[in-house]
Amino acid sequence: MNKFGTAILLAGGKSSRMGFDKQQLKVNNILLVEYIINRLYTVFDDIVVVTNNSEHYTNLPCRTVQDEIPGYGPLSGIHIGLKMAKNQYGYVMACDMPYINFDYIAYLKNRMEQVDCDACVTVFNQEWIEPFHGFYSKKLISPIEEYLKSGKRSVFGLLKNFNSIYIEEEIAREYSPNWDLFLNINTKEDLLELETQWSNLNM
Ligand SMILES: Nc1nc2c(ncn2[C@@H]2O[C@H](COP(=O)(O)OP(=O)(O)OP(=O)(O)O)[C@@H](O)[C@H]2O)c(=O)[nH]1
Ligand SMILES: [Mg+2]
Repeated sequence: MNKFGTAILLAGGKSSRMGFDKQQLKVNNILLVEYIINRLYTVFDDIVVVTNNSEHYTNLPCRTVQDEIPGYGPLSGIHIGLKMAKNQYGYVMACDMPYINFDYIAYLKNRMEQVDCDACVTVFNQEWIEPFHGFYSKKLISPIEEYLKSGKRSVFGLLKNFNSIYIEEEIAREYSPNWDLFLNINTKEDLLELETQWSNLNM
């Protein structure tokens, strides 16, 4: 099987809701970042973790890099991740999202390959996008740079100016009926819930 190139795993946030660095998040003693990396390697041949605490990541089996234009949230990470990406498109993931859906990744990739687009992301109510589980083109590197330097940080705000493919929520739900795909672990309560879920699955 041809693998999908570079996956960009963002791990540079503030973790203010969790109260400790989510890069250290363990679910039933499994380090979530490592778990995600191993899963991503099933379909990607290259992974870049974007972190502002590289000392947490000395033993990871992939490349790590820091934000080049820090302080603007996920878009800072997407920017440097795309610079490091080996192919035209990078797949962007968050370090607090435990579920990866290989069929959905293949679907996004297929959709993207039909047109020459700048990004392919999921949209909700035509109002806001989910920046993760999406593909972004290297063509966005310079525009993101300008955008960040003008003090803006909204991923959707940026993509509106480009040729983006927006996948409707209904389609994403066909791949993830219980919406696991977009679950992200922000609080200790989220963590407890996931631990219970994984224990029930014997993970
Ligand atoms: N590289 C990088 N990643 C970021 C940055 N801000 C957020 N992220 C990542 O983006 C993903 C989503 O972050 P959130 O859960 O919304 O925010 P957070 O800052 O980590 O946590 P809160 O402070 O609780 O909002 C996570 O994987 C974060 O690690 C940033 O400035 N740089
Ligand atoms: Mg989150």
